[in-house]
Amino acid sequence: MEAIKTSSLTKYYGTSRGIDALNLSVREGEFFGFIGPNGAGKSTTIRTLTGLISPTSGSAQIFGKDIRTERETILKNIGYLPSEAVFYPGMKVKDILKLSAHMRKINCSKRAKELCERLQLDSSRKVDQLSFGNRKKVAIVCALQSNPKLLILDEPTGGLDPLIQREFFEILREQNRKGATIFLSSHVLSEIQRNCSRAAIIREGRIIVCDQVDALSKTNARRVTLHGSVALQGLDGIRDKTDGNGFTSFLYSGDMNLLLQTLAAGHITDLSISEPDLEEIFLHYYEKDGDKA
Ligand SMILES: Nc1ncnc2c1ncn2[C@@H]1O[C@H](COP(=O)(O)OP(=O)(O)OP(=O)(O)O)[C@@H](O)[C@H]1O
Repeated sequence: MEAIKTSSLTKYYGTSRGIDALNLSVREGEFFGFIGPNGAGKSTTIRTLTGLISPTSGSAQIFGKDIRTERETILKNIGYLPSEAVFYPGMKVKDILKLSAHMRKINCSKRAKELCERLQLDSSRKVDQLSFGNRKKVAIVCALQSNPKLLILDEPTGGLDPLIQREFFEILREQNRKGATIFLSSHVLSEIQRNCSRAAIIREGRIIVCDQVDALSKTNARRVTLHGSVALQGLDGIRDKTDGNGFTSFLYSGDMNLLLQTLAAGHITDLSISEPDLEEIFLHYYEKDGDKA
C-alpha cells in the first residue's frame, strides 16, 4: 500500500502559489527524501498532508485514507516534526512529552526516556530555558515517541550538532527497519543521499523529478578542470564555468571529441575530467529550466 499518495494536490494562498498539481507517491516502508529550494512548496505539501491547511484542489491519501475526511484516523499513525516547533512556555520537557503522548491516548514514557537519553536531552528542564537545538530535540521526541507508522519530518536537523544528527539518523534507520515509512524534507543533500532510497525534487510548487537516489545522481556531464589557457568559445555543452588563479573549471555535456580537439589546440599544463559531485547535479535541478544534467 502507498503511505502517501497525492493527485493534482494544489494549494494557493489567495493568488500566491504554494503547490500546484502535485503528484507524489510514497510506498509503505520507504525512506523517502523531499528536496527543493526555499519557497518550493515543501512545507506547504507537508502542512496539507497533515491537515493543518486545506488544499485548494486535488486530493491526497495517507495509507489509503483521505486527508480531508479521515484526518483523525490518519493522525493516529503519523509522527510529525514541524520545521519550527512552538511550545507552551513555562512547561518542563517531560510534561510536554507527556501531554503529546496523552493527546494520542497512549503511554510512551519508556520510549520517551530512551530517546531523551540517546539525544542527550534533559527532560527536567523548562522548555523556554533550552537552546534552539535542544528545543528541536523536544519536537523530535514528540514525533518519534509513539513509534508511528509514518514519520513526516520537515527540516529535522537544523540546529543539531553533528554527533546528535548522527544519532538521530541512526534512530530513524532503526524505525525504518522496523517498518516505519519516513518522509524527510531537507535542504541537506548529503542527508538525502546517505539515508533515502528514493527522492523527489520540488521546484516552484511542482515535482520536477522523482527517482531512486542512485539514479538521480547519475549523469552524462563531466567536471573538467584545467590549468593553462584554452579558447572555449564556440564549444557547446559548457555550464557552471568558473575561472580562478590560472585554472578554469566547468561542467561539460557536449561531444567529447570536440572537447579534446579544443583542449589540444590550447596550452594546458594540467587537466582533470571527473564525475560531478551529487551537490552539483542536484543544484542543476534547482535551477529554473534545468533539465537532468
Ligand atoms: N501563509 C502563507 N501565505 C502566503 N504565501 C505563503 C504562505 N506560506 C507559504 N507561502 C508561499 O508558498 C510558497 C511555498 O512555501 P513553502 O513554505 O511551502 O516552501 P518551502 O519549500 O517549505 O520553503 P523553505 O525551504 O524556505 O522552508 C512560497 O512562495 C511561499 O511564499
